[in-house]
Amino acid sequence: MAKTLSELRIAIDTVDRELLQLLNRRAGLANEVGELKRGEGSPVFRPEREAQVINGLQAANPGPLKGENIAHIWREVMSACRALEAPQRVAYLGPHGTFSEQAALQFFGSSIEHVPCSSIDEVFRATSGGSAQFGVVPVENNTEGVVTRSLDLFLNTPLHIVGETSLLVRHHLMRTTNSLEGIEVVVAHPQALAQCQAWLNTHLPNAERRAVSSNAEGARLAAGHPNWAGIAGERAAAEFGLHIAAHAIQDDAFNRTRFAVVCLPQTLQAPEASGRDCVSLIVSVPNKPGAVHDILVPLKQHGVSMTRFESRPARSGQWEYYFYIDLEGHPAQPQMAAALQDLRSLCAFYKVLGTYPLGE
Ligand SMILES: C=C(O[C@@H]1C=C(C(=O)O)C=C[C@H]1O)C(=O)O
Repeated sequence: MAKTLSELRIAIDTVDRELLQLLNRRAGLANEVGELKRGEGSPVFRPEREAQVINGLQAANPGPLKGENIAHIWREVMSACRALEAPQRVAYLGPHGTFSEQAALQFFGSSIEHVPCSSIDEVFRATSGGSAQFGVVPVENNTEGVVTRSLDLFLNTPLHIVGETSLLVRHHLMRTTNSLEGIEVVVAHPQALAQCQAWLNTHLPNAERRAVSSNAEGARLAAGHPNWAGIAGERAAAEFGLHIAAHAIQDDAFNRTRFAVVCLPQTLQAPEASGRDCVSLIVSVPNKPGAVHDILVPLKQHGVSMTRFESRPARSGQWEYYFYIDLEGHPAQPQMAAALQDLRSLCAFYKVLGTYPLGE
C-alpha cells in the first residue's frame, strides 16, 4: 500500500538525520585535512580536487537528482568544509547584487568572505596586494565579446588564472514602480546597455542611456530617482527594493558571461590536472608574414585543440597585437608540454596566464 504523507515525512526526517551525521563526518575529515595543510603550509583551496569530486559524483549519480543539482549541492558542501579549514576572501566587482558576485558564489559557494570592489582594476589591486586571496573578473560575453579591461590588465599582472565559471546573464529593467511610464534615464554598466540595446531602442527610444561602474550601482541610483531605471540581475532588485518593470530584456536569450578566478602564485600554484583542463596564454609574434600561421602549426602537430583566439592591440603604435589563446588540456600531458615548448620558441612575447579546470 502507498505510504501516507505523514509516513513519507517521517522517512524524510530520518534520511535528513543520516545526512546530518554524514555531512558532519565529512566536515570533520576536511578539518583534519586543514590541519595537515597548515602543518605543511599548503593552500586550503584546491580547485582541481573540487572539480574531481563533482565530476566523480556526477558520473556516479544514479538519479533522480540531476547532474547540475549534484554540482550545486556539493559546491555548497565543499564551501562549508573549506571555510572550516580557513575562510577564503574573494574580491569581485561589487557592490552586493552584481553578476560578478553571483559568479563568485557559483564558483566558491556561499561560505566566503566578500571583498566587493568598485572596478575591475580594484579587483586586480585587492588580489595582488593581498587584501583578498582570490579575485573574480568577467572576461567574455557571448553577445558583446571580450571584456577588454580584464584582458589588458592580465598582461602585466602578477596574478594567474586558477579557475573559470560562466553565468547565464538575464538583465531586468528595474525601478521604484513596475511600469515603463516616465522613464527618462536608464543607468547600467556599458556591457549591460550594449546587451539590451535592441530592447531599449524599441521600448524606451527616448530615454537617455547613462553608463555607470556596475549594474548594481545603476540599481542603487535608480532607487533614489523615480524617473530612472537600472538594468541588473534579480539580486540587485531585491537588494535595493526595486520592482522589475520588464523581465529578461537582454537581446540574446542565451546571454552568457565567462569569469576568470585569479590569485597570486604564492596563494595557489597552477592546479594539477583534473581531467578536463585549460591553459590560457598571451603571446605576441614577430611582425613578419606568416607569423600567426606559424604559431598554430605546433598545435596541429601535437593534436592540441584551441578553444579561443582573441587579439588586443599592443599599443606600440606599430599595429602589433597580443593574442589571447586558450588550449584544451594540461601541461602534465606530453603533447601539451611539447606544443607549448614549440610555441614558445616562435613568440616574441609569451606568458602563461594560467592552467585550470574547465568551468561550468
Ligand atoms: C578537503 C580539502 O580541502 C578543500 C575542500 C575540499 C572538499 O571539501 O572536498 C576539496 C578541496 C579543497 O578545496 C582537500 O584538499 O581535500
